[in-house]
This record gives sequence, C-alpha cells and structure tokens, in this order.
Amino acid sequence: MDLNLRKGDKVWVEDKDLAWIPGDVLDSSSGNKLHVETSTGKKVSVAPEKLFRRDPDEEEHNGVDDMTKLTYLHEPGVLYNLKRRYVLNDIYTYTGSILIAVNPFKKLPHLYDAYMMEQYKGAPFGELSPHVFAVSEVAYRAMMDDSRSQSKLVSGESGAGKTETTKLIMQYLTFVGGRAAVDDRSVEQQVLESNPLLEAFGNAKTVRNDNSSRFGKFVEIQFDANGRISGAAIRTYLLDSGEITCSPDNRP
Ligand SMILES: Nc1ncnc2c1ncn2[C@@H]1O[C@H](COP(=O)(O)OP(=O)(O)OP(=O)(O)O)[C@@H](O)[C@H]1O
Repeated sequence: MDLNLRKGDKVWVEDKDLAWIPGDVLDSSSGNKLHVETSTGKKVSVAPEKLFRRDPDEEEHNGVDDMTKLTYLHEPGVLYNLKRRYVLNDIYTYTGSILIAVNPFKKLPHLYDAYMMEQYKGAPFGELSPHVFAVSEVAYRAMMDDSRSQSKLVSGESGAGKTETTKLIMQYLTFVGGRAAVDDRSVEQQVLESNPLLEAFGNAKTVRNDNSSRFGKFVEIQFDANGRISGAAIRTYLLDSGEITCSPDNRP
C-alpha cells in the first residue's frame, strides 16, 4: 500500500484471475483514485491503498534467493519472486532462516541425490542455493554444537508438499547421521521404511492431493554424542477418522 504514488510509478494491481498484474500509474483521477494501465493494456481506476509498488529491476533477473533482498516485501512482490524462480525449477527460497518450498508436481531427482546431500553436508547456511537439505544441516549442526534438541516445523495447505518435505529431511538426517550398516536393517533404514507403511494406513486420495495424509505426524530422531542415529520414534495424532474406509459389507 502506498499513498504517495505519482504518474509513471510502477505498481501491482489486484486481478481476479491472475491475483496481481503489473501496471503503470497514468495520473490521478477524480474521487481519490488513480488511473493505472495494466500490462494487458487495460485502464483501471484504483484506490491508492489497493496498489503496491513494483520494482522494475525485478524483471531483469531471475528472482532473489532470499525474500529479505526484495526491494518491496509485500504479497505481490513475494509471489512474483516465487514465480520467477519456480519456472526455472528453483522451488526453494529463503525468507531469512525460513525455507519456502513450492511444490514442483514433477520429479526433480537431481535436487535430492547423494551428490547434493554431500554438497550441503557441513556447508555454512546461505552459501549454497536454498534447499531443504540446507535447513536440515543447520538443525543437525546446532544439535551437535549446542548439544540441544532441535525441531523443524513443516506447514502448508493440503497438497503443498509437507509429507514429501518431511521425508527429504529424514533422508538428509539419515545421510549425515547414518553409520556404515552392520546389517541391512540399520535404524536409519527402518526410519525411512516406516513411511510407506504409515501412508498405507493413514493416507487417502482427496480432491487436493492423491496421497493426502489424514493424520498428523511427530517424527523424533535420536542421535548419540557422536551425531550418529541411535533411535527413532514416530507419533501420529489427529487421525481423520471420518474418512476411515469401511469393508464392502459396511463393517469398519
Ligand atoms: N519436492 C517435491 N518434488 C516432487 N514432487 C513433490 C514434491 N513435494 C510434493 N510433491 C508432489 O505433491 C504431492 C503432494 O505432496 P504431499 O503429499 O507431500 O502434500 P502434503 O502437504 O503432505 O498434503 P496433505 O496435507 O494433504 O497430506 C506428492 O504426492 C508429490 O507427487
């Protein structure tokens, strides 16, 4: 919102289909409204408090890897930055120490292979591109340096990618905290293998997500003093019992 807009200023205008579209202020019109020409050529009259300033330089580059680097930190600026990055498959962006992940809805295996995990292992935060492995590395290092438990909160709407992101965090922690397997049933493998089982019982297809978790999950991974995984526990809660399926003869 900006009340000092003048002719020629670059702005974002709300749009019912595209959420926000770029526009240029033409002049002020009667009734305290501004005339704005949108990038689609439409001329609209908008109250200044409904407009947001747009940084024309943002069109020149491919987005910034941390929202705090944006000239204008507001909804259209944030969304535009995420969009610029998303088209280049840069699905991760920081806002300070928070990681924003935009679901790519396609496989990006190069982002998650052993080579990538090796790159992020020990790398200072911010040195490499934003990544779920980077924030996992921060938590792991903080645990080792301060000898204190760390927790990570993964939130988002249904289908946003929380379950997949949680699995990637577990994958990274088992990579850095794993040991040479003495047998083929190491703790870290068992942790990862528990996921398909839990999903088989607790996930269901919904309109928003083909593999929607119908329960919350608290995953605890325990490490010894050397930073090696020593145990794990998964607690489930808030099971969406209303969606439990019944057998064909209607017995649960
Ligand atoms: N990082 C990713 N790479 C590729 N595909 C992804 C990624 N994250 C999510 N997806 C895709 O999006 C789908 C939905 O993601 P996910 O099940 O993790 O969402 P969710 O936030 O846990 O949803 P819900 O709250 O409904 O359980 C996945 O089945 C997968 O196909």
